Amino acid sequence: MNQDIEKILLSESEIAGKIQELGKTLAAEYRDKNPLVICVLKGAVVFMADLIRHMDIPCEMDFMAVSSYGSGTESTGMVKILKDLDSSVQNRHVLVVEDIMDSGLTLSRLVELLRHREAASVKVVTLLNKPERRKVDISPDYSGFDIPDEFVVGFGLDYAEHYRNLPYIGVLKPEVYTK
Ligand SMILES: O=P(O)(O)OC[C@H]1O[C@H](OP(=O)(O)OP(=O)(O)O)[C@H](O)[C@@H]1O
Ligand code: HPA
Ligand SMILES: [Mg+2]
Repeated sequence: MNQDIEKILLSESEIAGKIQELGKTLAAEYRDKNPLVICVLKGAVVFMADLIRHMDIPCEMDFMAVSSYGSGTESTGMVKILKDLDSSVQNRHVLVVEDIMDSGLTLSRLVELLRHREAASVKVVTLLNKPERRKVDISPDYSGFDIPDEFVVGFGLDYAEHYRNLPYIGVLKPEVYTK
């Protein structure tokens, strides 16, 4: 285990099992809808790559980069679009793929934007959900795991851009971000 990790919250195999389940559910929901599956960079890239391989239906992918955490562990509250979509969402069924819903600020801004752009439908799938930290009234349409109020890394999630490549979800030792 990485020396900066206090404990493993979700193992590689627990995550894999859940993603397989979510993929099946989503394939059933979006069959014949040719959804536009949007990966919210960077954190969701690992989850997205696994999820779409369990969605056995025609679909398209696009990417958007937004950032609200900078290099800290608290949302700045400002959601910056660093890279916009290549495709139009107008009249498309859109599935937004996220690694985590925490304060909810990122996803509430994104969903609002996609609705404003006249998507036919907008739904959110998140691997992790931290309901205790919510600052806005939003909940995911599909979620892998509810987790406690701890700062987690791995499987795409970072602290100051590190740890995204860990194959599990772990809790960072507090001394790593307080030193
Ligand atoms: O619910 P919220 O409090 O808004 O937090 C969730 C968002 O924060 C993280 O992104 P971040 O801004 O760190 O960018 P990253 O994906 O590039 O790490 C995460 O990937 C979500 O997009
Ligand atoms: O717990 C977290 N870890 C990493 N990135 C995050 N962005 C929101 N919450 C988190
Ligand atoms: Mg981040």
